[in-house]
Amino acid sequence: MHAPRPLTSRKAGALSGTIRVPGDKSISHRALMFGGLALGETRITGLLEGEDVLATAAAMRAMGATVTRDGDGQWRVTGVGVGGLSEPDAPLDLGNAGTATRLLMGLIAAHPFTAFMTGDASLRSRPMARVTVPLEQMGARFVTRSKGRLPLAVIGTATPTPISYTLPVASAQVKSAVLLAGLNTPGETSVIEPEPTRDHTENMLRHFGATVRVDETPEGRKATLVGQPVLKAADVVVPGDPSSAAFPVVAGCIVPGSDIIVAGVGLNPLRAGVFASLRDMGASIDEVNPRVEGGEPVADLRVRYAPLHGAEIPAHRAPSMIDEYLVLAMAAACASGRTILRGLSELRVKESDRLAAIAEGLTACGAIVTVAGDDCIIDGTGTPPKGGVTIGAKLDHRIAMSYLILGAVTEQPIRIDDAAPVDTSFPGFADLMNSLGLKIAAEA
Ligand SMILES: O=C(O)C1=C[C@@H](OP(=O)(O)O)[C@@H](O)[C@H](O)C1
Ligand SMILES: C=C(OP(=O)(O)O)C(=O)O
Repeated sequence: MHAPRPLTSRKAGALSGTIRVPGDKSISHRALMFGGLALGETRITGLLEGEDVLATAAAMRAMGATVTRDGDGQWRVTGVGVGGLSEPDAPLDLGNAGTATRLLMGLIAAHPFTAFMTGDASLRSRPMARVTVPLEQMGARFVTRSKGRLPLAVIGTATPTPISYTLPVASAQVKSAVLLAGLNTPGETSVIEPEPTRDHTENMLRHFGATVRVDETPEGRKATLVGQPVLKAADVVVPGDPSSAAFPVVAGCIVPGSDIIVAGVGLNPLRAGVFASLRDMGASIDEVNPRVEGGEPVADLRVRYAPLHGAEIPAHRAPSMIDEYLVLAMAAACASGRTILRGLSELRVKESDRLAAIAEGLTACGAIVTVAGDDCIIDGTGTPPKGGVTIGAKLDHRIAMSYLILGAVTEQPIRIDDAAPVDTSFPGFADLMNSLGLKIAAEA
């Protein structure tokens, strides 16, 4: 347990300036894991130094990789070779990090040792059966708490068998867990996904020398990994995280008169759904200086305030903006007319039940919100909700950041009971937002 760190956000004037958000969390986790398996030294530039990623670094060290940080912020990882991880001599504590937990479960599953995993109260409530089911098909065994929850033990296998697995839910974490187990498995391991999810695992495994084929099949997108590759160290440049960029971008969209630039944002099409959705609502977001960095499309986003209107956001877009619904809902609450967010079932199993966090938090702020099955309907009046409430962050960084952004336009301030979880993905959030003109402070 940590001491709660409340923060309050007050109404701000027009935002201006240029900022750069921290590195992409998904890419940072993978760079540490793959560097930790590769032969030679991998240098990582722009690694996200958030608690989730530091948990991955610690876990890889505990299993034999060498992970260090230079004074200039560059990270170096010397790997152990595919299949070369060693048994950690203490439980791995993954804190708040679902991605770290599920991907590492995959890696460990195909090693002949046992590892214990735990995390904070949020992580201990999240479903892990979605990963244990396919990994058991490959030969690993698990001892978990009821409903497949942490703490758990992964009993890895010396003789993993390859599988072809169709994802029952759209999840890059499940896809990646199976593919990472496939690394130390002879033969070909495939994952078929009915809805495409972020493809950083496929792209980065290729960058480290593995063979990964991607085919469009009648059942969906099929990624196939050829097992037991020799992974070779490869430098990684981490782009700015689009999921983090979404917070200042929404701020620029809702605070009248704003004109800001968020520089160096990763715009992988399987991640950029929130920007498309904001544009559907009338937002002015221009991609300036588009380029490719570290194999990912990147641009500077210029955001100019424009009045937003409601829009229907289709369910098939969910995987490309799964972590951005909370902050998009803040924008919808400031828009005029009805916004319908469809297909949100996966929001219920994130760091908290984010569908409930949208409905309860926005309603408390004075907005009109209805949940119908897996859809969320927000009826905007064109005037921001009035605010004047304390929102419980529930160990969920994205709840805290989203409501702090909304507080920039509500008549009354919005207080977050504990903003400490923000450090899991976006260290320095409040100072960076304040450099644009937001008014986020520790004292109410
Ligand atoms: O693979 C990844 O890096 C991630 C996948 C997503 O989770 P799911 O796979 O559970 O949708 C996302 O919510 C998470 O923040 C990062
Ligand atoms: C869902 C998230 O992360 P994770 O699943 O890695 O905890 C997130 O960052 O919003």
